[in-house]
Amino acid sequence: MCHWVSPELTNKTTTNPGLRRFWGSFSMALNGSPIWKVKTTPPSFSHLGVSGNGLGRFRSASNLRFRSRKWECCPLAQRAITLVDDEKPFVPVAYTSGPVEKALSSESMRFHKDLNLLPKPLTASDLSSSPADGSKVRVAYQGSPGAYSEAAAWKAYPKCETVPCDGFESTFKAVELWLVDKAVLPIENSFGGSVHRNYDLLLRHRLHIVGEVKLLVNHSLLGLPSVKLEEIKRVFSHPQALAQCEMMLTDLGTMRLNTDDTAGAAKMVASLGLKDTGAIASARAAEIYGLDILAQNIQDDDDNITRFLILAREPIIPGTDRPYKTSIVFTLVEGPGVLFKAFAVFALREIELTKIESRPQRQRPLRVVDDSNEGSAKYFDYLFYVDFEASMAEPRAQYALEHLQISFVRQLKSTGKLPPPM
Ligand SMILES: O=C(O)C(=O)C[C@]1(C(=O)O)C=C[C@@H](O)C=C1
Repeated sequence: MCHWVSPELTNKTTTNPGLRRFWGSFSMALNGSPIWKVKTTPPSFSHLGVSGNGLGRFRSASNLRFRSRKWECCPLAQRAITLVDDEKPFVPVAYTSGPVEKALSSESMRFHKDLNLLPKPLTASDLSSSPADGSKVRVAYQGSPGAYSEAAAWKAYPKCETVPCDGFESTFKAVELWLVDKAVLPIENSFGGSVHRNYDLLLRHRLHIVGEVKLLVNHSLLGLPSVKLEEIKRVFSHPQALAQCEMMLTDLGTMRLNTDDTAGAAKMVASLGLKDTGAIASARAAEIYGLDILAQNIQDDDDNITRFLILAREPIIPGTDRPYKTSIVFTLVEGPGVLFKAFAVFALREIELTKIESRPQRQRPLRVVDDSNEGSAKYFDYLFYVDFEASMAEPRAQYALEHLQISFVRQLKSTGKLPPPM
């Protein structure tokens, strides 16, 4: 289960009384179990920052839109610097001057052929340098080297060490098992829409969204060196990439075959020496696997953008120092217009919703609703994933979620808080 934020962290570190009250009210429900709360009588909302039933007042939210957006990876979410070679046993290596040190040094030479291979102790400069550029951070991504997800990891953390994983699930697990510090996963594309599998996995794993990065995806058609475009009879790629290049593939009239990732497609063409097969992948994948670029910028839309989430084990502590986004997921109580009313809690406080996604509840797909005219009816039950532009340190966001929880939802949890993207 994902939690809002560690209660110890929030309650002990925040000085904002509203935020303390908010976390306090949630913390009981946070101990491993979801929040279940249904009220049958309409409550008063005066304490939640709105008057009346809370739905009589709509104003344009546009004046509060955040215009300047600069992406930053929150330093709170980054891990401490790791030693370069921390699997080797620790041996002090600082004896370099004076007779005693020389003797000790030559002593140690008998046991170690090359002292340079030993782990280097941290120096004052290592400790003071900020890892805000992502140096030394290990970031997992799904796919092979040269995949767009790897490029997204470098966009978020320019000096990070990227770690390829063979599927979305193993990318989540790599962070949970402390094999890496972060994961970068595609969540939606401007052409193909949401990556539903990752929405589902967000709920099945205990990771927190701590950032996002948007990447312009420029596809190329790759083939073995000296192969001509006309010789290509089939094309391998990730299904999203094949969909993004629909027009070009229809013109070519080639067969399409799915692979787990774009770079994996390039790797297959190269390693199997498939002369009649192309791969849709990045120009970098062509370089890595020694393929030629047969055609460039082959996606249907020039502005083909994929949004990636950055996930970590610990949440970031929301502030008010810059614009933040918050991600939640909830299920609704039954009743007419509940979905509209649920969204109204944000509109009432001029909080902009940036993304809404609904997924069927897989454990309990159908709900039975009593219908006085027709007996009982069965409807699909949904999980609603919502991103909104406000920080949980702001009273309006706290009130909005309290209002939502008291009145309209059966189950509510947070999947993350993130500073806005570039
Ligand atoms: O296959 C890759 O290269 C990926 O990083 C995956 C992925 C995706 O899942 O959408 C990412 C960006 C592109 O839109 C195509 C594929």
